[in-house]
Amino acid sequence: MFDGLKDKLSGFREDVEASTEVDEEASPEEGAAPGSDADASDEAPEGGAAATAAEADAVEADETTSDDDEPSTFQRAKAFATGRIIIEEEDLEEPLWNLEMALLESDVEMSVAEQILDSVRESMLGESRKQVETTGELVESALHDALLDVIAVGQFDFEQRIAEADKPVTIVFTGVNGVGKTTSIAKLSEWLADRGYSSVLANGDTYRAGANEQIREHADRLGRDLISHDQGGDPAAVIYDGVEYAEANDIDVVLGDTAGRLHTSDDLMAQLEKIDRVVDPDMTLFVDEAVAGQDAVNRAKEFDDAAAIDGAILTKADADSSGGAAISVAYVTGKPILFLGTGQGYDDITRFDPEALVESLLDEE
Ligand SMILES: Nc1nc2c(ncn2[C@@H]2O[C@H](COP(=O)(O)OP(=O)(O)OP(=O)(O)O)[C@@H](O)[C@H]2O)c(=O)[nH]1
Repeated sequence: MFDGLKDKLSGFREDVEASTEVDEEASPEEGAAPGSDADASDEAPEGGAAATAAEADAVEADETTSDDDEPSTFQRAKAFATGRIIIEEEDLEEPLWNLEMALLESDVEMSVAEQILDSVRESMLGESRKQVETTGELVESALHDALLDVIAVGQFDFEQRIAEADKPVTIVFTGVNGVGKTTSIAKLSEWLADRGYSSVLANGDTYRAGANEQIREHADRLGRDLISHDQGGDPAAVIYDGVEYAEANDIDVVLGDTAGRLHTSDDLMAQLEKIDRVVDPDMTLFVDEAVAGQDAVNRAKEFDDAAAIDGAILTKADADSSGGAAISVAYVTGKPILFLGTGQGYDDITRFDPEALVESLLDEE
């Protein structure tokens, strides 16, 4: 999953390794000429390459950082003697540029890419590399934290929220046509059943001909009840009926489908607001395709504006190689990705785990 992005992230590691290798070869000479640098003093070690950790420690009290936050000669000498790496702005310039291009090519949203770059730059420069031993580890740790910060925005434990909420819990699904809303509802109904929660489906897609038949097929296959009205009916009324049915029959969760709509169709977006008002769902989940990249990110924003979403489901992650939507949606909307659709079967849904995603993106295998 997301192999394209994974390759590009490992390109960044290689870039930084290449640029610091050149630097490390140069650094003994720099340290070997005490006084040749403006920051050097008589107490400077005899040469970076030969300096021992003890010698370097001896100058610790005098260790200074120049005004522009560049490491001083002492710092460089000590770092070299103790086997650590000094990474300077200029070492990162080209790798960061390449990383930015790689993220944008992978459909990562611009503000998200910038946030990742800022945080990588900040954690790689200066003193924050003490615990790491190699440049590769330094890059990995910086990328890990930068990615996790943007991907994990707003995360909450979906199962716990279902467990703790008053029943029935009403969940409404929104999104554009054909992205996998109805299939995701069926998958989630199975996911809930596996955890002991009953659910009823309510078809708020009264707009599209054939919508009732489509969701009916899923309901029949799964043995779930379905609440539906005729085509042209009021979607808010259908979902409302679903809630009443769940209350009367002691059902834990109402899963309300809605018509696929473009964020530009004003009347349909107004309809979503009405559902929000009439039904007051416990959660509204936005569904879109991982493969839609930036489009999915923009749509998430628009739908969130029309009827505030609580989280997102990204479908077709099995077919995606760019990963941009998975990286960007949470940061841009402030709402978490909760599930990934990973195929067409009812079991092909998985809880979105930011830590696991970051680890797999940085996995060198
Ligand atoms: N590969 C893959 N296909 C999926 C996934 N989720 C849904 N699909 C397929 O995407 C197609 C559209 O899914 P639907 O559930 O009909 O989409 P929808 O958003 O309800 O569509 P409308 O009702 O037209 O708005 C179907 O062929 C699904 O089998 C997924 O995670 N992976």
